[in-house]
Amino acid sequence: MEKAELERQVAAAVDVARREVPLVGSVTNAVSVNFVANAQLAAGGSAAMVYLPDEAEFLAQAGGALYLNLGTLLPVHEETMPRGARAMRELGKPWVLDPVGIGIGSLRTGILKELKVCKPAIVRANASEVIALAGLWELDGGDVRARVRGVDSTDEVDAAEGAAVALARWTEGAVAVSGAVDLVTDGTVVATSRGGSPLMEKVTGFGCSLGGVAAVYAAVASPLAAALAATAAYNLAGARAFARAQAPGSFQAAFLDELYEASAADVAGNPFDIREV
Ligand SMILES: Nc1ncnc2c1ncn2[C@@H]1O[C@H](COP(=O)(O)OP(=O)(O)OP(=O)(O)O)[C@@H](O)[C@H]1O
Ligand SMILES: Cc1ncsc1CCO
Ligand SMILES: [Mg+2]
Repeated sequence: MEKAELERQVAAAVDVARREVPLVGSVTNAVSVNFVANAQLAAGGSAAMVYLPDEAEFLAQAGGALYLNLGTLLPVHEETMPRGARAMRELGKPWVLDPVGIGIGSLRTGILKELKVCKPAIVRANASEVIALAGLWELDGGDVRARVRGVDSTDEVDAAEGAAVALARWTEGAVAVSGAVDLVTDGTVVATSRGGSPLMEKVTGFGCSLGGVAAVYAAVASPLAAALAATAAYNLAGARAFARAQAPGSFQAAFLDELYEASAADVAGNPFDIREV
């Protein structure tokens, strides 16, 4: 894929999302559910957050994409997550997985194992979670003992490239690995995207909301274009927000404003490199 073609697709994802306002259902964690919904709205989507199995299936039918984030699991999620993902798979629609906290407990492990065959269009996670998920799904580059410490990453993004490529080849979708520099791959090309701010690690839910925004773009674009569009939008808005606010609370508010105000050309023009793998 040519870089210019990918830039064109990224710009189209941002533009079409704003014009079509796709409905995106989310089953996400209690910590950042509000931030996820607000980021999805800022990117042009229509957000709906649910917990119950039949409601996830309803949103699978009604929406353009579904976002599943395992951050704060409750017993009900044991049914809701696989039923939502299966519905999307059967409908041939994209869904996005954030395997937050992979390795913490047996419910999480059980749900994540079940989700393998449902093949998420996009896996969005930090480096440690990507390595651990590839390990759990027995793919190259994976390691179930990856140093996931709670929900924060202890690995560098580069170390997760092999796992990310293997995951993308399994799902035939895309994987977005977040960190100081972000890596996005569809298993044939690897794109690295720069920008953002270290303050994004000092506000919870930047990764979660990035996944939610990737789902908005996935409703209107290919997995690779959607994953890169969300990643680039976050790097652009994060850098611009830091120019306006240098402490966590005001930074988060400035970020939402910048995400809302970023044009398709701005997002597509945020610096990235691309190479074949
Ligand atoms: N040091 C950094 N410099 C620039 N941007 C960063 C930095 N760390 C994280 N980011 C950005 O923050 C966003 C979230 O990435 P991060 O790796 O912190 O996700 P996460 O650990 O899953 O977050 P959470 O679990 O709190 O939602 C991404 O857009 C990423 O580019
Ligand atoms: C802090 C935290 N704990 C579970 S989910 C979550 C949000 C960031 O992933
Ligand atoms: Mg996370």
